[in-house]
Amino acid sequence: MLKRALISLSNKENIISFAKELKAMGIEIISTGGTAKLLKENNIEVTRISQVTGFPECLDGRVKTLHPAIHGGILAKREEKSHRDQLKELNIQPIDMVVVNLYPFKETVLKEGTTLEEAIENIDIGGPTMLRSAAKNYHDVVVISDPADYDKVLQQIKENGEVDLKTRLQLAQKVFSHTAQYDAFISSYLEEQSGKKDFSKTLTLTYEKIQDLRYGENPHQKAAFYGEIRPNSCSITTAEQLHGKQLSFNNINDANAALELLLEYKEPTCVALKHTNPCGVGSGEDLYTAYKKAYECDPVSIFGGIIAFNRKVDQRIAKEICKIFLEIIIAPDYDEEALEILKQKKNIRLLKINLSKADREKDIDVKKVRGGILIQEKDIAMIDPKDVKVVTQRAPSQKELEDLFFAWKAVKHVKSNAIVVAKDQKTLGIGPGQVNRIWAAQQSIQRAGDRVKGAVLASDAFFPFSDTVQAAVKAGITAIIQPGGSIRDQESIEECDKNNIAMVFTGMRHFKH
Ligand SMILES: NC(=O)c1ncn([C@@H]2O[C@H](COP(=O)(O)O)[C@@H](O)[C@H]2O)c1NC=O
Repeated sequence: MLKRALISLSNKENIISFAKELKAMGIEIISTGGTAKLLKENNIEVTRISQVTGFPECLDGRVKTLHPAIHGGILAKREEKSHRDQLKELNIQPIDMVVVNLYPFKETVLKEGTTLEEAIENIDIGGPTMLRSAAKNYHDVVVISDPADYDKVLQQIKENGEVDLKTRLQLAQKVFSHTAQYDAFISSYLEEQSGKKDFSKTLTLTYEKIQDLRYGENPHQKAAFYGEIRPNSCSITTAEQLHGKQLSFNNINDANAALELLLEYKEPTCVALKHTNPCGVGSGEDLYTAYKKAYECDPVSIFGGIIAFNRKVDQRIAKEICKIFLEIIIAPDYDEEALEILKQKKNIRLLKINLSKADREKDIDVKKVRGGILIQEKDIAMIDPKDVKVVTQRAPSQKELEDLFFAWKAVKHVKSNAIVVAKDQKTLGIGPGQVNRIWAAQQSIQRAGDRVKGAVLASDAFFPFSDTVQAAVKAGITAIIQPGGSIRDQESIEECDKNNIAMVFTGMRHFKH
């Protein structure tokens, strides 16, 4: 039999009608400051918490409900005679329902300009304590932490005079899930504030569901998309979808890879990807030229792919794009005419991203393995061109150096072993994901075809043998960029010198597995 409910809320939506219904059923309501005030203003009779505890709410609301008269009333087992006796002895009234939601910590810290002090004051202490007490004692106490559950609970009380045990258990589980997430978010916020850089002894990650997905990587796999709780970041999670069907699991993964690659380039650039590997990258004086270059790299593979731009897409580009089938287009903006043209394509998905909010250094890289996860800093490092080491007799010309760095940025985002052949700020051949380096080199050279003469070559990791240089010589490559560090580096250097090829070492590897 439900006799007494404690209501203490930050989010007070729908509480008036809910409380009125409780009163109509003869249930006494106990309430804290602001909640009691609102209920009274709406002519709902309330017992103030201070009348129950015999203490004023104090310390600016830091202590209101943290009292044995409250927690004894919630936690006592009604079946246990000794508990009932103690309640009588201590003059504590049982509390049968707890309706609480918490200080808006997340909303507070996501607001721009929130200070640490403001955030700290929004850490709820009394609320989670009551929720946890009630959830632990779900046999005897109905606990509601979400206004969305008011109706379900009311309906059951109206129909059966009670809330059934299964529902109570579900409500209790919801509490622990909620308080766990609440604390995990506080922890990650404080970690960021404290400037902690190392990896902690235990790891609690908290994400919020954005949506269930139709399926996973394959149609027989269930899947969902969860997002970080982080303000203003530039990501697929926060991208605005302007047109097209819901993004699929593979779409999100591919679009993310496109964005990561795009973020390497400052000049007008277009990147095209298929199954997370680039199939064309182009930079130019304007975005149209960049698109043409990316397209021309591999007009076959781009079909059904994803393209991303780092400037506003205009009508001229939109018309070109419409000539082929693409799954997704990503850009910081589209002009009106471009949107009109692109929206005529039913199956295309258009995403708008805010590249200025790309706080890449805050991101981590997580890989799931059986029985655990691997976690690492993101590979956002990029060597400055003036810091490369020229290891050959001939140094690259300024033009070669520019092309080498263009290719170096691209190869960083190609699955290892990776080789990229490029010229004039345009990829010509991309060799992704091979189990040895020479195959990756052969593929990229083969894909470049006749265009390879006078091009440059980038390798994500060092050459274990001089065979890649030999293949490059044969093809007509004039300059190479690679990390260096192999015990056989000298053989590759000699091969370059024999053939007047310029080679630079970056001293930094960019594996991507
Ligand atoms: N300190 C306490 O004892 C305490 N007890 C309840 N609260 C919270 O106070 C809020 C409601 O306050 P009010 O009714 O005064 O608007 C709720 O979000 C509730 O979770 C508390 N506040 C923070 O810890």
